[in-house]
Amino acid sequence: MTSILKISTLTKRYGDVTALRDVSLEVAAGERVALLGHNGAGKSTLIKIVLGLIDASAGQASVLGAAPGSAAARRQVAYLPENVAFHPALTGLEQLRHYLSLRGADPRQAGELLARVGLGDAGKRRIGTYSKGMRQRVGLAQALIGQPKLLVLDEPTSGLDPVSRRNFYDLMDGLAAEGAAILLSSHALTEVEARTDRIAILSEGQLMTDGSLPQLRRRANLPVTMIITPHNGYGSDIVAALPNAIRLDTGVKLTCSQDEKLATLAQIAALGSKVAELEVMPPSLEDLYSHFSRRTGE
Ligand SMILES: Nc1ncnc2c1ncn2[C@@H]1O[C@H](COP(=O)(O)OP(=O)(O)OP(=O)(O)O)[C@@H](O)[C@H]1O
Repeated sequence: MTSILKISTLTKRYGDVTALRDVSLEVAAGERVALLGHNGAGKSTLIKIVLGLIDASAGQASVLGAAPGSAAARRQVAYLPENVAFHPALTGLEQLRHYLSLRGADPRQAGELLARVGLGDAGKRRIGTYSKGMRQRVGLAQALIGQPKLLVLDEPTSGLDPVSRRNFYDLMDGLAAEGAAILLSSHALTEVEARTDRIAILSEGQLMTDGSLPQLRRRANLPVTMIITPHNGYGSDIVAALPNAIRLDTGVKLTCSQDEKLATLAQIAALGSKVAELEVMPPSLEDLYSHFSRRTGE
């Protein structure tokens, strides 16, 4: 796979504060990578370096081989900030035409870009009358100018309602399918879990882990939870047959290590018709996130 963004052993110091320490990360064409981390973990610092807004203290970053901030890199990168602001008196079309002119592109593409983000009918309305979701879409339309190879999205769905979030991710999936590399920072773990290919977790400036959800689960080796619903009257038999099982109002719960998972499932299967229902719950991204992003003193 072609790496669009390459970051290697990046360190950034602000005086005495080390905001990033030896961070290496790559994002390939078509990949959607989530950058997670608590407040102050270093996400914005990393994004600013990728955009060429600040320099690293050590290490390198490159976009398709070009230095961040160079004309070659800027042509390939689009950025959507968390709270995108536009002039409220301009219409969506006017705003996009303006951006297209600034980028040296044909302003007549404005209508097509707005239609692409689902704002085809709202283009002639003033942005001041748009909802937050609509403004975010104008931001995305602006980011799509010139078909960038790397999209950097900072908390792109914060403040959006569930339907607007889903639409946003659908658009993002389409762009990734066309070959764009996507790096998005987020605190919304549940949606990131479902809608990205890889997850990178920063904690106090260090990259704690980077991989797909199954890879993170294997690395963390957190316990698996199983909830068994017994057939009437068999609850006690099930608790007696399974070590570590505890009785809940709604059924029987047990946890086991990843290594014991298959053996435990075999034990449950051996209980035959005493078991009405079984739910296996692997660790969620929230569990993995707290595992990997432990702060000092926690
Ligand atoms: N210009 C600066 N001068 C000094 N310290 C800074 C500067 N910018 C960031 N920092 C520090 O660097 C660390 C990382 O900050 P950064 O803004 O990159 O975190 P973040 O992960 O984006 O946090 P958030 O989720 O709150 O936006 C923090 O300790 C922050 O206080």
